[in-house]
Amino acid sequence: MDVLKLLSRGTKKAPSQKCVDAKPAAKQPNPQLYNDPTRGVKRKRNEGQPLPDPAANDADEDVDFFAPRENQKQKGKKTQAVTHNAGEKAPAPIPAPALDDEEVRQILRSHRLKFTLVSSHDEPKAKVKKSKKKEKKEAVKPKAKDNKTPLYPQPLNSFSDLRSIYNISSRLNENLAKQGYRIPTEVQLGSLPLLLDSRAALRTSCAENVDLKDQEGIDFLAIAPTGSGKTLAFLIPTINKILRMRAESPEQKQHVLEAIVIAPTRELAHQIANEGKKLAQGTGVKIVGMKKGMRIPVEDQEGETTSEGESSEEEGDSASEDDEENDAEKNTGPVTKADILVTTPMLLLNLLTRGSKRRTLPTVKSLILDEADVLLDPLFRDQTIGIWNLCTNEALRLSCWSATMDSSAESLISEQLKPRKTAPLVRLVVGLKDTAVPSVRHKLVFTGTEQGKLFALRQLLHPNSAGNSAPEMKLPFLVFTQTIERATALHSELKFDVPIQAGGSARIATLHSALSEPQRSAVVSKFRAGEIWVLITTDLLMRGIDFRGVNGVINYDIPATTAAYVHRVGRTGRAGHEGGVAVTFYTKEDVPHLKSIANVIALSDKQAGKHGEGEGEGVPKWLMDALPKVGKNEKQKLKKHGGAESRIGNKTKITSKSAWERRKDHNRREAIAGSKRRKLEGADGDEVRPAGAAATDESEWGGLDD
Ligand SMILES: Nc1ncnc2c1ncn2[C@@H]1O[C@H](COP(=O)(O)OP(=O)(O)OP(=O)(O)O)[C@@H](O)[C@H]1O
Repeated sequence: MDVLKLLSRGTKKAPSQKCVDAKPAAKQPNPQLYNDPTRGVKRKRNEGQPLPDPAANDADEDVDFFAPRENQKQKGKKTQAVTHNAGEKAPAPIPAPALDDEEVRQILRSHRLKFTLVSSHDEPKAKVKKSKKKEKKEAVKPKAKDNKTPLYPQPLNSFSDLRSIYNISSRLNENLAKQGYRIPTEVQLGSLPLLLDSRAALRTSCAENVDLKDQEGIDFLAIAPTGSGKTLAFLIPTINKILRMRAESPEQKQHVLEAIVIAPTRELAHQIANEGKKLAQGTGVKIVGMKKGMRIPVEDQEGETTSEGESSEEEGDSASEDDEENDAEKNTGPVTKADILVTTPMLLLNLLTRGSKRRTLPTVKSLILDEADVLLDPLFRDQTIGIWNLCTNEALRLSCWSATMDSSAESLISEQLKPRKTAPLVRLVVGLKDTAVPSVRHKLVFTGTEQGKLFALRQLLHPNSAGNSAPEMKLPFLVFTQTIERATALHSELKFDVPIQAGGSARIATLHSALSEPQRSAVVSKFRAGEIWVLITTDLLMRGIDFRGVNGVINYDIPATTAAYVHRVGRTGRAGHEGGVAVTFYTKEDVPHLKSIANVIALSDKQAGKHGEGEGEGVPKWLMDALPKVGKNEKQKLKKHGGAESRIGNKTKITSKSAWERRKDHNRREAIAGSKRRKLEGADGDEVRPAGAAATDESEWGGLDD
């Protein structure tokens, strides 16, 4: 290993590594994934007209990535910005000049945005007698697929239009600018107008299908690639809605819980709360990340508000988790008042259903499910639906966000989580559903055996060692394993690989759910700060986590589902950053499961217009042809066991010892055990070796992965 080279890798990358989680600088790469102005242009009609200039997308230019013709028209008519602060009465939004239907269609197509009206305001239709066969057929078919009315809402041209057209709070607008956000990503471009002012956004498009008479907005489902800025897309309208309500009733001084954001892991909830706090700075909107033992104002089922009127102090940071929990148990301790609460489902549901009483959240008007497909997966489904049931406000609006969405989750949203006061449900898909990781360079690496994986990983860690044929991979990177045991074992194997001069074992860490909360947040902070270079983890970190400077993701074990592949590798190449590499190791045992992952890679590359340009990138045709189709059984096995079945249970060991060394160790252990046994037999005279003892040892031995 070349210590100096490794050191220089560490120091050369220092600026970016030091700020793994730095704010977006003023000069950003274009965060749009699919800005192809020539896409969707009707060439026949536009013959003779100049095509929009792709160079106009440069982040330094004034945003004019749409066709110049529209831009000029729109710019000329743009209304003057009117400033108002959080407390002031908001002036009525000034109607903005709308793009005509054809222009809107062209822009949406060029950005690969597809809107569908999944369910409208229709009242339940009168029951018509149906044949049993027909009823059965309808029950099997997911309803979401039935309704396919396309919608063409006005897109967002630039972040400055949020203020000038959609009249967002000036403070919120300033905070966005301060953080360097200028060009909206595709999901923001499509969803922000709809969520900020659905009437204005839909004023030219099939408006007769969407009943907005109650003016309470829409329910929304967005499926957009990883790292495409979904967090901002739901935080901006949520914060703005609260500011708008405040401006309309200035007498309301207290924080009232208006919105809940649910995320599947503590790390993600914490990250969303932090993003929200940055956006809400100085607006008076309070965003709180839920903690164990926290008390929030709730209403018990008889209708009595249990915590209102008590002091609105925030809980002290110094209080220990146990104390907080005891306080909550006794229903004492300060109540945390917030406008927006960010939580994991279990934490909130526990609070609402603890003891014999059920408590409701009558003030909540927005429920946001981030990573909605996993929140509606059997693992979290009951908890998520439980919370939805306890949000009793008539005007509750639901929005669901993820990079992947299966049909069962979609049906649940459109059928089970129906709003109480019917609102239209609009779905937005950005790019190709479920397969989009277009900004990442994908590589499949055959390692032959389990031990080969360790060897291959070491080659990535030490790129300058002699005979290294591993693909180029820059630090810092994330390594995903299938189980906690494997993450721990891999960490033990690798922790002394970084020389002491370069920071030693502190540079490699592991993160999984068996660690305590303080341990978990310490690891996350160090990785964000660039102190940890290699983070070995499990699927705990695969969703939503935004480590800005992560250069690569290694799937040490192949992911259990294609959705897991999409989310894991989506930890790199975020917000339009080029250069993220995703390396997936596979052994001969993984081959039967590989085809669906190879398909995702091929589709992602196709979307990005790549054709396996880099060496070892993409999926070569010969491999695609050779891989067997993944059968239902294989899929289930993969989901259950995470790839090769030999990694289950005791057989999860990761070791760099050669087979010969392991056999030697085993023989030594056997000899010691035998000698002990003989001694015992000699002492007692009648000690008999239990039947099957040797067999047990044998099976343990057989469990070591080769
Ligand atoms: N308009 C923008 N311009 C530049 N950067 C942006 C923009 N919007 C969001 N970002 C940045 O992009 C990164 C990814 O955003 P975010 O975490 O919201 O992605 P996501 O779509 O939720 O991803 P995932 O599906 O993995 O959860 C963040 O660092 C965020 O600051």
